Amino acid sequence: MAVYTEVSADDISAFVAEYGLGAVLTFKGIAEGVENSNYLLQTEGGSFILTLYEKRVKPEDLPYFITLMDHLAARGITCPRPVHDLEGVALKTLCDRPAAMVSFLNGISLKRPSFAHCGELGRALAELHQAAADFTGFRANALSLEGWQDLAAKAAPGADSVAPGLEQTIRDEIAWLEAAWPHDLPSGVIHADLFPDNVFFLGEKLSGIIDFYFACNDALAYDLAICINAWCFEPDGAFNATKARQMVAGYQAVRPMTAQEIAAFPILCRGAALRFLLTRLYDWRNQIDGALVRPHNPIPFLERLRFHQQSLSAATYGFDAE
Ligand SMILES: Nc1ncnc2c1ncn2[C@@H]1O[C@H](COP(=O)(O)OP(=O)(O)OP(=O)(O)O)[C@@H](O)[C@H]1O
Ligand SMILES: N[C@@H](CCO)C(=O)O
Repeated sequence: MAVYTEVSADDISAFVAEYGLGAVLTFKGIAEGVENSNYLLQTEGGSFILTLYEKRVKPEDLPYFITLMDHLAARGITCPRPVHDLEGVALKTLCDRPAAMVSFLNGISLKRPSFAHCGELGRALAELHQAAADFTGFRANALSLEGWQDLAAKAAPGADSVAPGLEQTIRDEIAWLEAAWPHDLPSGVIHADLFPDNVFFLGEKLSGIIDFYFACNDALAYDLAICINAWCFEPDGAFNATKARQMVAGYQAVRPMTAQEIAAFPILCRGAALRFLLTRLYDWRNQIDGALVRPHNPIPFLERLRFHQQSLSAATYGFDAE
């Protein structure tokens, strides 16, 4: 259960009073989530999520995340809308942690998204990219090529204990990506962690996108490559080409991609697979005794990487052949 900071009833009542939302009706910790402490809060003024930001989110990045959610919500994206207190402040402090309240979004996240959900996701991702086009904040992607080198230096030595040959695979892949990585693709704000657990649906309709705490500025097509990795492989590791085709079509119906983006797409998929392989490998090999949450298994992303290494054509992912 990921509630790292316990908040007392007195603390929460005093905190909520600063927003003028009436009395607190119910207040309970949310088990899901790894990074922060999250509470579901019902007040006379409505339902909200209260987040206390724990160690893995850098305080200096929080204004970027909060103002981005403000910006996107104002443009009709169904993301959490930060609640501002009576003095207009959204990023506050509670129990010595940075804290914010955001709107509660209805819907459920899916363990087994369908073709239709993948199409919806593609469309919503493109809408998010377009809605953020005039956002003026900037945050570099700490988990792009340079970050992977640093992470690999920490996570890869001895990684053969997780899978034979993994250390060499990582070293070779980074060398390959350094040579191949595209640097001049259309860029802007990307979500950068849009896995199924961060997306809510009501039936087939997408009702919410959450967890903007990896958002940053990078190539837009890279965000779609992350989603292909996160949504279009089945539990047995098989790539689902139909899901990818639907997602790509959904995306392109809103924001048609350039020829350069399409040509680079297989490389971006390799990079995205490596990114999650490395972060998962690091967490897997640095488990903390007594931690509340089990780290994700890195192996599925090694398998995805191997798949992408074999398929150097954009047609694999559902782009029409030139
Ligand atoms: N705005 C929201 N509306 C409804 N539920 C939410 C909202 N924000 C978060 N939740 C719920 O809280 C859970 C944890 O949220 P979130 O994924 O942001 O946590 P986290 O600690 O940042 O974890 P991680 O980054 O590992 O996913 C979600 O799975 C969801 O159930
Ligand atoms: N989505 C990430 C976890 C961090 O948000 C993963 O599946 O590895």
